[in-house]
Amino acid sequence: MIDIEPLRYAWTSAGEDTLALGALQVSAGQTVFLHGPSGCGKSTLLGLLAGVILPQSGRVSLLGQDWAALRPGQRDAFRADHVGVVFQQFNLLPYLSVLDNVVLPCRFSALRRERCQAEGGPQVAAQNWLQRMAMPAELWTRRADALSVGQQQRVAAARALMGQPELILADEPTSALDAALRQDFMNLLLQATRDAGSTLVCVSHDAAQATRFDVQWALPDLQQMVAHT
Ligand SMILES: Nc1ncnc2c1ncn2[C@@H]1O[C@H](COP(=O)(O)OP(=O)(O)OP(=O)(O)O)[C@@H](O)[C@H]1O
Repeated sequence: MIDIEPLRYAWTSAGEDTLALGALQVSAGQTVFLHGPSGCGKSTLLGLLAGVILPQSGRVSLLGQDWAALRPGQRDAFRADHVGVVFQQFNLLPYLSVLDNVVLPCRFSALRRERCQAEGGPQVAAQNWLQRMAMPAELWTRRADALSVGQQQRVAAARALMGQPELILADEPTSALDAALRQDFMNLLLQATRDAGSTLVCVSHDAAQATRFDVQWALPDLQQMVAHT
């Protein structure tokens, strides 16, 4: 599913804060807990996995496809087909209803739209994912900005899962939630990801969640690496 050949990525040509990784592989359906100190490169690694940024050396492949072998437009299309993202701050369109937000990936991906046909079409598939994320039906027609923070994050997860993309990336999805909601959300996200058969890479500072994932990746502190080289 994911194949990383030893890589280096630096945001600036000066090369400070270079993220260096050895070889890593993730199989289909595995769940990965990605952690490490602030600034160590967790979001950068998610950007590399999603093909939003490309390493200066090394290679990141998803489903056997090297991101760097695609032109920018092809990367966008490949990402829309195969990657669902749950952002820290949800990134819902505030003026759209809950259902319209969840259906959105089907506007950008014919593959995900087709997969939803098996469930009766995008609207029904959206309702099914909202149910799996424990969103009460009376909220489905509400504007996204009229939801609580916890509800918005469940909608964001349902949207990421639409059309069962092979890879779900979640960047600190529980950091905006209070402690009581965190556990519930992670239970729902892990179960729904398994239902979708998707691979999950989840960034979190919540160490209590780590053992619930199949694999744990700890990134070292970049500043300390610089100090030791
Ligand atoms: N757009 C950017 N331009 C330049 N440098 C960047 C950019 N984004 C991140 N960096 C730098 O890259 C390093 C890794 O940042 P990244 O956001 O990946 O860390 P992180 O582990 O996700 O941090 P946090 O836990 O605080 O969210 C940091 O030193 C950061 O300053």
